[in-house]
Amino acid sequence: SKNTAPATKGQLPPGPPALVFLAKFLALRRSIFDLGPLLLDLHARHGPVISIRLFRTLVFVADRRVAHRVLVQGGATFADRPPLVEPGILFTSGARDVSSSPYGPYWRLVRRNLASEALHPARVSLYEPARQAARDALVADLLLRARGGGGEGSSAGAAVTVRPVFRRALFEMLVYMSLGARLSAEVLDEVQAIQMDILRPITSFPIFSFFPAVTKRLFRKRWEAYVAVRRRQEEIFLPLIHARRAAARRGDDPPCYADSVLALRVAEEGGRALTDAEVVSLCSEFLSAGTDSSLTLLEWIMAELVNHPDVQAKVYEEVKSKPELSDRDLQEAPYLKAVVMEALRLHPPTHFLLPHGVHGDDAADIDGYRVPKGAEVNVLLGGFGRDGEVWTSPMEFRPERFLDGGEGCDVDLTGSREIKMMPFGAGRRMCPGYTLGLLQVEFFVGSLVRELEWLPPAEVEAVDMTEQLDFTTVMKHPLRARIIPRN
Ligand code: HEM
Repeated sequence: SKNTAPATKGQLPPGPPALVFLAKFLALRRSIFDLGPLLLDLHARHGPVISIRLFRTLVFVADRRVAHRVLVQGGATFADRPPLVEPGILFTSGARDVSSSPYGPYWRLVRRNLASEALHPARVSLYEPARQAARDALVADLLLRARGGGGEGSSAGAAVTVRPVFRRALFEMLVYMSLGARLSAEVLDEVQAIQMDILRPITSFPIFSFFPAVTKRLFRKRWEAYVAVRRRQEEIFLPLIHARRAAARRGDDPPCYADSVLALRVAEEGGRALTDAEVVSLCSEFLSAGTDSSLTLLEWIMAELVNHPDVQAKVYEEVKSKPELSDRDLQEAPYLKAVVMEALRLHPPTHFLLPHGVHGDDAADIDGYRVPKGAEVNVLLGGFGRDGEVWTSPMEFRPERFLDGGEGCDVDLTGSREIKMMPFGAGRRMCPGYTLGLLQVEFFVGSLVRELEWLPPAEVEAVDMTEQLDFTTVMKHPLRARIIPRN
């Protein structure tokens, strides 16, 4: 690795003094995600592992080999999460969802349930008809907008901003899979707004991590707004969940995530069922974790296909004879899968993992540096898939590298042997939703290309691929495309 100085045993990783860092940080727009360039600069100066002591010790890892040692070879050492700060505690009922709960029996229970009940391929395939219905609605909606929203007679060929349309389609699917409910357009919009309100504080300055008792009073309005959002979320979710509990399921409805959560019993706590608040937090997590990541990936892929008509044509060749694009059809679409892998390599939706924490009572170490208990370990994975040591011409979008004999054909997304790209994390905290994420994105990309032809807006030659760090790393200029029906 490029590490400059030998690790000083038993000391914190190198880094800037907190005050210098804080000054620079506050001079930015006060969003965690403005950190990106600042961090890359620090890594260039101090090496692949750095630390900053702020309200807690923040460690940053920006090297794929070190990440493999930490996440995979380290086993459970870094499988914990650091303690949450508000409003995270409020929105997760005190870290009772999968992603924030500490490494231990409760986490194992809810994670195993999510993976083996809700996300099991057999369960996911029960949703095939729902996916196809969502696809039909999405295509119809896009065509309506392409006609300027004016119905049959109006002018064709207007460029459509796709993000809100894609978001709506993915979100509706996930609500149905999570809560087992089909909501009216109005309630769906409200739930979407609530989920965004819950995600937003994660990307803004963590004010309540500094002296919460004081800051909650200082920023009383903001705090009360969070409490109101949570209350409204419970008001909407709980009746839906209780309806699942009470009613004998309708014969044609597949079991939903809420059903499996209601059936859980916490052995370590006297075999109790989950509380209403815990159930709401888990169902909410399902929506948040599944929507933005898949949405961001889908938008990047469609942008690449607009800029690469040859790639788009190959996808079309592969899917044109598969009108339904069933889950089985997708298994026989290697080029489509390669397109999705190539996008995950070049545009991983999140450039950071969720923060990891040190498991156990003692400090741990990374390459000889001390990482104290209570520290937060962040892994910057954005550059892994762009490493010129592994990938030739890494900035080029070339799905062929994932086909037989290509340099990416043996990539294992779980990273168990080696990490060449890491869009879903690796090790015990790796994303449990990755098979669903892949399936949904493959399905929507295949469908969108099969039904429609995608072109840049009339006034430009190519789509602008500039990135912007948000909760996920999104297109700075949301994709606008001309959309033309194939037949
Ligand atoms: C393209 C789509 C997706 C991407 C790129 C993605 C990526 C990630 C990443 C990078 C993590 C952090 C891993 C870590 O902290 O080490 C994560 C965690 C997680 N993801 Fe995903 N994800 C996607 C889709 C989904 C879906 C569809 C679901 C569920 C419906 C989901 C549920 C979760 C959960 C519950 C965690 C926390 C796991 C834990 O802490 O044990 N994700 N995901």
